[in-house]
Amino acid sequence: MPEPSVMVDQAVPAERGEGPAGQMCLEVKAPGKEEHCPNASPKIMQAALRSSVEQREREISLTDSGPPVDTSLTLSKLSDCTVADLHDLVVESIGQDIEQVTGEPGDVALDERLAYGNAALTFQDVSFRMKDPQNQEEKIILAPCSGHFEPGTLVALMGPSGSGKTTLLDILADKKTSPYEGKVHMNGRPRDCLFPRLTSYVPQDDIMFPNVTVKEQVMFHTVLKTEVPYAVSKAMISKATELRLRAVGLEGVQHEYIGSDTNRGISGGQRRRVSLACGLATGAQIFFCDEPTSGLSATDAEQCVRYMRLLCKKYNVTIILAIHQPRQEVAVLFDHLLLLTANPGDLVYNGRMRDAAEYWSNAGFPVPTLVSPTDYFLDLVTPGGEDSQAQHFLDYFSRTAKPEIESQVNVELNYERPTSWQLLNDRREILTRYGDMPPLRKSVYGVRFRTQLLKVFCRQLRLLVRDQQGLITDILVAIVQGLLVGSANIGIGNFSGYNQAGFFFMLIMTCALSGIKVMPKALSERTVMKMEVSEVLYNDWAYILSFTFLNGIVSVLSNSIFVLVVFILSKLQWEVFPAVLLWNSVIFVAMDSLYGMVAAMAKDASSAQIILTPFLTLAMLFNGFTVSRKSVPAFMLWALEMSPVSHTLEELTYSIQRTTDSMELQIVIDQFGYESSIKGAIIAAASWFFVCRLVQVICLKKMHNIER
Ligand SMILES: Nc1ncnc2c1ncn2[C@@H]1O[C@H](COP(=O)(O)OP(=O)(O)OP(=O)(O)O)[C@@H](O)[C@H]1O
Repeated sequence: MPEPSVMVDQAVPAERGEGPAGQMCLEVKAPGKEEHCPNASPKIMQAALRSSVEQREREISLTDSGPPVDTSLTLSKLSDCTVADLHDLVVESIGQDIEQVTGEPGDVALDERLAYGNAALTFQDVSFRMKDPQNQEEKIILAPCSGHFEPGTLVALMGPSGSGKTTLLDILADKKTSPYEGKVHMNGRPRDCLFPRLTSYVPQDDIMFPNVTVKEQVMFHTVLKTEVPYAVSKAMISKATELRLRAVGLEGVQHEYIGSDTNRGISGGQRRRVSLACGLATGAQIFFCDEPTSGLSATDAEQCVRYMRLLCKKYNVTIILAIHQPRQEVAVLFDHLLLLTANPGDLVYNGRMRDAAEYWSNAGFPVPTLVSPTDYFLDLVTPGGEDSQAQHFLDYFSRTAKPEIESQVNVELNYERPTSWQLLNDRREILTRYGDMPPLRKSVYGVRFRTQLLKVFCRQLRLLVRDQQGLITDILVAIVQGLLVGSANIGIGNFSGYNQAGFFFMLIMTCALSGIKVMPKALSERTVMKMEVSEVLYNDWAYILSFTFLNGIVSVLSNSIFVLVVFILSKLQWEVFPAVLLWNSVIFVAMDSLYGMVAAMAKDASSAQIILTPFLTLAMLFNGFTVSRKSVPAFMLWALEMSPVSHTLEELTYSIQRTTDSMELQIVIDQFGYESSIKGAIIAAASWFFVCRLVQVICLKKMHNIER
């Protein structure tokens, strides 16, 4: 047997438990192993492992040569080596492996020492019905379906458009928000709160921030889905991500922005692959992918499915893919086929992919030569088609395969294998070989809240800094607005008290309104946040805190620039500047929370405008100047008391009067009936702030969730 070599595979560590952080694992690769010794005994494999580890260690001088090598020690030492050391070891891994993935049994050897997948999925009589909006009659979307997948199965979920593929996938992934019937068990038990940590869902829509690079997007998912040993460096996570991107053909665009419809970034097909890479980066036991190959070229689609098979087999994880008519070269890569017919969606085949042609033949419809089997299957089961034999196949399935599947499902449904906790713990144990790591937590989230907050905050900060155009526009608008308001009130400091009161009023009003610009941004970011929260990447609090804090700082800064410019032009005495800045910032912050609340409530920009109008009218109309304590009808005094605008205007005027000891301002105060109450003003502004932020949080948490 030739001397085996060792490959340090960092490309898919997350998927097998060594951590998204780019922790390495050793993969024994006896040269030509697959071709020459597919049935090598565990002893031979162990010997190969030991020998190859020794050889590689000598190469990279990680240990002294001479003493016998302890494999576990080597692994922990490898986790300490630098990225530069690793580079040679990692670049060779994935690409070669993908070429060996043919769909033949044993084409990819299970990595016995590192395969972490151990989750079986069983579903029984899963069905979905809904009310037809036109006649309110119950409509069956998906008829009861049952099945079972062992760990390490690559499943194709096929069917005509509208047959319920996404519906079935959503139900299995526990993503369906509408009520459905049936049971879904993992390892013989109902799914629990840890299920999202053991699974990964790649949705059909690619909803991402446009100003994030491809690599950052995948790394973000990687670091949020699972804890890694403390010793794992960012550079190692980065290297692992690069290799993962290479596997899905995105290496060349890793530093490009995702982009959007208005902001050109990567192509639609590439975006699809980013979603896929994010899903695959999470180290899950079961992956649910909704048409991950749509929008990809035939070659890229094949490459993707090969990569999935590689993960499946090597790490014993299950991948379920909803897929439209794959090419024959792609179809053969699957182990299992679930084929649905439509109207309603119902199973017509549930078995091994390699047995499907024979099954079809036994049903009286042998696949003609030169015809792609999957195309033929779909043609025959698509209702309404010229060659449709949907009913025949439904009957045939009920008579032949269904009873056996049902009895298997009955057994598997209660056949208890490791619990979710045990699965997570097993995975953690593999990871601890590479260093200490946080204890396992019984939480739906992969990482602690402070890690979530840190990661989300850093991303928000990066997005903010990156949006230079937005930042510059903000500052320019503040300066231009300041110049405009300032020139209209140039030298107002030398004018009468009444004129100054009008100026203060205008300044406060402009500050109260300028926060409105945050609404479109808050609305557009909300969709991405909702998607990420529905993927259980992070708690929405992590986003709410980060967004509110960072945007608050930027908004207050640009508002301060505006106030400064206006103040300089107004030629008021500098000793009153702190009061001017303070009270204008208070009104800005209070009103900013109102805009944040409306952005969280509204469905879109136009409904935001409608919702905002009454709140804005209340705050603006009862402003203490055009409507003051002296002029307001007694029954509307409450509105004046509630308005932060009137309170801040009163306090601003009072502060300036006190500082300058201006008799004229005193007359204005008397005229408008101002009452000084710093406490009252703070309470009014703080109440707006807290009530609005509270409603904002409730709306962000409860409304506009992803409905499936
Ligand atoms: N929550 C829901 N409310 C209303 N209709 C729903 C819901 N979920 C699914 N449907 C309907 O069920 C049908 C099947 O949808 P589904 O997306 O599962 O099909 P599909 O096979 O994935 O289709 P395609 O291949 O075109 O993506 C559609 O008509 C869809 O509108």
